[in-house]
Amino acid sequence: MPPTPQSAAATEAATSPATPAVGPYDALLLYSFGGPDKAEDVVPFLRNVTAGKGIPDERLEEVGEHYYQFGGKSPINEQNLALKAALEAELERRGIDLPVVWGNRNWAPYTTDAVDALERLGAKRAVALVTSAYSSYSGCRQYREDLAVTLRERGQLGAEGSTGVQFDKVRPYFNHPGFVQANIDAVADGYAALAAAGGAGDRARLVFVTHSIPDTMETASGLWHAPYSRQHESVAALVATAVSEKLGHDVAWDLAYCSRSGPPSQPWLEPDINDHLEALAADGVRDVVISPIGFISDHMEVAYDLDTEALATARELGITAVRAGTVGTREPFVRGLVDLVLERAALARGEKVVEDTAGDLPAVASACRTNCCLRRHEEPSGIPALCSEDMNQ
Ligand SMILES: CC1=C(CCC(=O)O)c2cc3nc(cc4[nH]c(cc5[nH]c(cc1n2)c(C)c5CCC(=O)O)c(CCC(=O)O)c4C)C(CCC(=O)O)=C3C
Ligand SMILES: [Fe+2]
Repeated sequence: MPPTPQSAAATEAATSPATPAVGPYDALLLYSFGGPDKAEDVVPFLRNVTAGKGIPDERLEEVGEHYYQFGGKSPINEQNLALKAALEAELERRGIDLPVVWGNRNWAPYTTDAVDALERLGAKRAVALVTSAYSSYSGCRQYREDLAVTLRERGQLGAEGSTGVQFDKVRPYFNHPGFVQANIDAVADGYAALAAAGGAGDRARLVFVTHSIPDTMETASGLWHAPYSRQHESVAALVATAVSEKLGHDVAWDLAYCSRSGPPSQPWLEPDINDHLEALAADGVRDVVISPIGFISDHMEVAYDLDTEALATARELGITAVRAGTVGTREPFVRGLVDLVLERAALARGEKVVEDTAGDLPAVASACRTNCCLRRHEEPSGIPALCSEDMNQ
């Protein structure tokens, strides 16, 4: 009997590689910021976050208030668990056998708990995926330093890097097409929500928002690639253009910042979203879609600084405003993250890779350059950082 089309396909699948190669990696570390789960966690969490940074107590109490308004529970941990489940489902869908371990810099499960979990799995070489899309000290190097410091405390840091589990990192993914597409979809949904709230989309201002950082950190972020703010401008322009095409009218947009801290004397990236809404109101803008492209999930900076504070500011100013979603577990985003893991694996195997990017900026190097994204420009911290060209290579 001649083979049916199905059995022919099955034979082919059996003789060609059925699943995308993820070697040399044997585990994926989903590495995040962490957040408190209950009221008693808030102060210890904030102490972890601000350890050695000299943040005044008044500011700690102020930030603590944000958390207490939500019963002391940040949404971030559940959001990371949802992302972990979505990654596991996408890996399984594509037949990729790669266990996912979750860890945080500032709350349980801590970095050292994650390394324990990786060791229990017998992992030798893990690929880390951090939950910040953009490259700066706070979104990249601080994670790499905490990995190094954790290994040092465990007695597992040699001159070349880890003597235990080896770590590489997926490149900053702000300009990966999956991240950009998920933001386009979320903003399009935001325009629909604005219409449902009685706003006028055709005259609305689209305001992209990200976490402010000190000017010094912004400068330091630009040593080896486009600086932090410029990375956002690139994504914002892409999203605004795509949404404009989708809606069939021009979309005017701006980039604003939220969540600044530190002393008022220290310059941070501006304008603050609240000040910016005031300026827009003075210009006669009555409708706003806020898109938090700087964040990947609706964690506390979004739930408090945008949904609580900025939306209240808009109301006081007589602006009809909606906050568009973050990429969360949207399909193009999760699929893109798995593509990035495969890309990193191919690079680690020494294969020639053409990085998939969207917009006018090239892919940021997967192995960070020496002194990339220091906290302050030309002021090496003396803290080792993993996943760089000079460690674990
Ligand atoms: C660029 C950036 C992201 C990346 C975007 C991303 O990853 O999404 C981010 C994420 C986050 N930041 C978070 C929370 C906090 N950040 C703080 C402090 C700071 N962040 C900074 C920058 C960033 N932060 C900076 C320059 C500081 C000043 C002190 C320092 O120089 O390090 C403080 C201390 C108190 C204060 O100063 O406000 C807290 C409590 C949470 C958790 C939210 C939750 O619990 O749901 C998340 C995801
Ligand atoms: Fe932060």
